[in-house]
Amino acid sequence: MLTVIPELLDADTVRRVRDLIDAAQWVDGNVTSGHQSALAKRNLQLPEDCAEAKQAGQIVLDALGRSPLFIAAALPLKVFPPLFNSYAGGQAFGTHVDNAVRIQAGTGFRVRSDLSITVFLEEPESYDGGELTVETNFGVQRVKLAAGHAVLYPSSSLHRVEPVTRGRRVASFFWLQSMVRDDAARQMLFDLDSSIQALAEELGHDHAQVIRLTGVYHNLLRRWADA
Ligand SMILES: O=C(O)CCC(=O)C(=O)O
Ligand SMILES: [Fe+2]
Repeated sequence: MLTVIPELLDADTVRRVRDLIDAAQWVDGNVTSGHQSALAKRNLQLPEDCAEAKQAGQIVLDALGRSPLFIAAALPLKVFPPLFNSYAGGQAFGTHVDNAVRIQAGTGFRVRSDLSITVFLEEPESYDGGELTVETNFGVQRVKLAAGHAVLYPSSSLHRVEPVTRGRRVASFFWLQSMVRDDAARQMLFDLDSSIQALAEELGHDHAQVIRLTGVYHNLLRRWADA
């Protein structure tokens, strides 16, 4: 299941992030790859410990924390500090699965990757290719979103970034450990939550059945969550 988070960053925030990262020193993207993905990956990234990446990453994290859609869909427990990548001149990232556990250099902070996130930081008209192609149970999905929009997808899925044949694709990408490890369970909670929100709008937040269903939501979360 893919979840699009429209306008995670507004235009001003995209500009602020781009001003920071465009001025930084980009390096070969294989610095963060596992062995298999290193063979498939041709791009540039900002080093994890680069000051501009940390500052821009904090802006992305702050936006995530303010997004009710992100919180409801991801049920985040631990988020790996956002990284930044860039593809141009035919660069691509071939089909791969993300490493199961990410360990932050220096701090040893560990995150099991349940969900992967891409935040698009360049307008889609300004480059050709660069679709994030994800193989899901419902077929292959190709994602290329407006600058500031984000997509969440299961880290367990095979995915790739198509070659960028014109212009430059810039994005933030990272992983998170969800309170609910199982994709299907997390999806059901998201569906239930979305329906409860809709019912609450229609019937009122204090309607007896809305209160009961909210209780069911929390009791399921209590059953399934690591916190
Ligand atoms: O740039 C992207 O959209 C995804 C990058 C990716 O798959 C990765 O770095 O593992
Ligand atoms: Fe990946």
